[in-house]
Amino acid sequence: MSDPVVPRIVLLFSGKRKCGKDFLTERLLQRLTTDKAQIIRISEPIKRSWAEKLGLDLKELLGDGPYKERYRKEMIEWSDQKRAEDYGYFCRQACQGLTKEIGVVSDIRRKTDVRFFREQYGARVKTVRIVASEGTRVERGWTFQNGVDDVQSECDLDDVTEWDLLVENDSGADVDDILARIESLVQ
Ligand SMILES: Nc1ncnc2c1ncn2[C@@H]1O[C@H](COP(=O)(O)OP(=O)(O)OP(=O)(O)O)[C@@H](O)[C@H]1O
Repeated sequence: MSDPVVPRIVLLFSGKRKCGKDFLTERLLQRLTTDKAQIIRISEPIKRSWAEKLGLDLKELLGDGPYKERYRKEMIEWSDQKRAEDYGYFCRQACQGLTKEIGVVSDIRRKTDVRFFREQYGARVKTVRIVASEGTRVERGWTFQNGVDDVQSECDLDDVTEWDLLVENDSGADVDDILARIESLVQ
């Protein structure tokens, strides 16, 4: 069996709901191309396990529609229990899909997620924090939800200040400039 591919760079993206993690990482992938780069999500193995457990439609759960929101709170609670036993439980599964030179993880939410990737990939890891004002996030459809916006999965990284790159993604932001700055991290 051949050795698993170790990515040259692993970019970790975090930021609060509707700050633009999916938007920016998808645009980044277009620039980097799928030959060189790929996006993985820690939420993928969480949703896969959850869908199997309850017999739900995984495609709907992975999408951005109401299905995902309906189960978000319960999935957070259930996945937190799993993480309490093993903080790398879902990160490890997500990493199994890493086969390209540049890995982009689009949904880092906890200090233990960062810890896992640093332990696994060392100096190959670069962190990107995306911020957007509450006003912008509301325009994009965000509403405060008890049990979602006030729990660890949303707030654990709020007090972290050391990021390789901090990006402001408010409405009217210069997306090309943002993407160029992110790209300079992977040179
Ligand atoms: N710079 C931008 N310009 C235009 N639209 C944007 C920009 N950033 C984000 N959006 C839009 O805002 C909405 C929310 O963004 P996105 O889904 O990327 O957020 P997210 O951080 O991934 O949210 P969640 O944590 O809820 O999954 C999407 O419709 C997206 O297209």
